[in-house]
Amino acid sequence: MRLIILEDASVVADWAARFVLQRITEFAPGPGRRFVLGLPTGGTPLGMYRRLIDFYKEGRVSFKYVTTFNMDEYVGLPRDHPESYHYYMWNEFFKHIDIDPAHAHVLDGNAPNLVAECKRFEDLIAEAGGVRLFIGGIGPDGHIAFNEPGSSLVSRTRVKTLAYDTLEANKRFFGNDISKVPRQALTVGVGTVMDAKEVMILITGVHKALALAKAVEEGVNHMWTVSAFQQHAQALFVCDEDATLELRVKTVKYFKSLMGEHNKLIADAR
Ligand SMILES: N[C@@H]1[C@@H](O)[C@H](O)[C@@H](COP(=O)(O)O)O[C@@H]1O
Repeated sequence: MRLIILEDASVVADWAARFVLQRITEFAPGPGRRFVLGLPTGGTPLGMYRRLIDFYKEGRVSFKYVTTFNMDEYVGLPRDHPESYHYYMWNEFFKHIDIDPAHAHVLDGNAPNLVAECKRFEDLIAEAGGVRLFIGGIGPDGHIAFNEPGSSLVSRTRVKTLAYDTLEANKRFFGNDISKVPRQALTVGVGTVMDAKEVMILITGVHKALALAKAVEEGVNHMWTVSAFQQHAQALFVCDEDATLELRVKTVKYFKSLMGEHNKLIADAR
């Protein structure tokens, strides 16, 4: 695993966007050759989306031949609700770029048959040839997508009942009223993300520091589902200084000493 430690959230956003730009550019998507990208929601990736929109407007990247799969969606929230992940993706990213909406997939949390919807999503990923780069965020309890503590580390896309910590963390989006946060969500499984060729997890803020330490310095543990990526062949954790506060000094120094190597990953996207 690579751990990329950057100054603050805005540098994380810029680095992550450059990494996406570089990966898409070197893949050279075109007709019959689509780049398949997994995407997160939440506050953390917002800055990355803004940078990617800038790159698109500057003519440095096109999403015309990019297919996207989002990680998760609430159950029962209308698609046009400002907190639905459909609404978020459209407003924060898709409407600003040249993506073909037919290739921008978000789970339907209002599908009449949620189990069938999850299967349809997995089938679509398989038909697209699998995800090349899955970008993720985590909750303060170390969950990836909505794979709450105790989730199977080989899980696939399914319905999940949200943990109290997640309801607490997300109530800020629902007028600070926990009773308004949907109790269930559809989410890709840990196994679904593990199947991607490459995974980039964005982690910023001191409230994520314990989760980062558990994920990096302790063993693989289903109580901190993001720790599963210790066993991924190409996983990058991109974090800010605040998120490192629970790591050992030795760990931080080691990964910082590799920054020259890490920056080669974005060398052509400067
Ligand atoms: N299901 C989402 C996760 O996919 C996301 O990573 C997490 C962190 O959100 P934020 O980036 O706002 O801290 O929030 C929710 O729980």
